[in-house]
Amino acid sequence: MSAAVARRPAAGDVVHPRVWTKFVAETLLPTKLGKFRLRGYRHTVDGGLTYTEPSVIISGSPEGCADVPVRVHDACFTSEVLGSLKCDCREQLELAMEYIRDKPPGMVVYLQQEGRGIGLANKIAAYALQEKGLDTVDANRALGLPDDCREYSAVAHILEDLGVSSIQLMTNNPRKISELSAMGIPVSGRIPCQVPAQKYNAGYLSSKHRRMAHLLNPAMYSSADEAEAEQEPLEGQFCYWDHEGEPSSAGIPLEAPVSLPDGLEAASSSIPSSSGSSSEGGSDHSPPPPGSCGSGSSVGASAA
Ligand SMILES: Nc1nc2c(ncn2[C@@H]2O[C@H](COP(=O)(O)OP(=O)(O)OP(=O)(O)O)[C@@H](O)[C@H]2O)c(=O)[nH]1
Repeated sequence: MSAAVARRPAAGDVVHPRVWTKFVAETLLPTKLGKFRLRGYRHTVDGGLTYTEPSVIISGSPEGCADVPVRVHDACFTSEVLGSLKCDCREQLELAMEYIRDKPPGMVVYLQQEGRGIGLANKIAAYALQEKGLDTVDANRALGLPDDCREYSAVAHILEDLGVSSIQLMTNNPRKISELSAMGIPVSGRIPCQVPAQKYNAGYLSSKHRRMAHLLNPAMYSSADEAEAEQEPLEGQFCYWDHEGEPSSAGIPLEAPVSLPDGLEAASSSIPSSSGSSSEGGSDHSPPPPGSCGSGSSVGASAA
């Protein structure tokens, strides 16, 4: 057990009996997209037996503000570290960072929930099944894994820690809105977060739209060569965790559609991309004075 874990809760910690999140430290991070505040937390759902380390990328000073643009983003090692083209995660992260950079205050809560919560090794197994023709939903199911097992209590704690009273969620995923709302997080609006498809992720985006009710504009992915994307084999040899026998999609029902909370629009436009990417080092996005809750809510937002 680390010293940080063993210490008594201090001011700024948000602590619950077995599920809690502790603030650890903050720094100013220069990135290709500009300078951001980066806050590190430790989070447990089992009273401290195991931990994840959520982090928050912040532009401006959302402390004490309402209607803050917030992206809740889950780790994607394959795209964010390796540059995989099979999904849209990395581009969504960059889009969200550009958005909050240009319209502070805003935040990206980055959670270590790879593969919609199933973990990296299982996601690799799911990818191997996708090579056999299963889509992103059926691949998880063929492995006996849930479609989505992400857990968002850290988000509630972090918003509480920062005194953010309501958020405009940067997402296309109605389940994410429902889950956060059910936890008591006031979601006052949705900011669509759709990036153009290319041939390797068009099938994935189509599956997210059809199977998981993501609020995607088909025009954004159907322009990519979807047929080619689904049929073109990647080079290499693949093995997979075949604990259920032959993978099969037969007889697997579609998920029930998830309804949006009242007042949230099923918009299908995207966050406007910044007109020009800032140069390395970028401008100095030093936080405005505490209490200045700059707007950012009106441009590109489909607020309630
Ligand atoms: N199990 C599985 N996870 C994937 C796959 N492709 C990407 N992921 C993971 O999916 C997560 C992102 O979830 P998505 O369903 O793409 O999008 P979302 O975050 O729910 O919705 P948005 O807020 O609109 O981006 C990340 O944790 C990725 O690691 C896949 O084929 N299978």
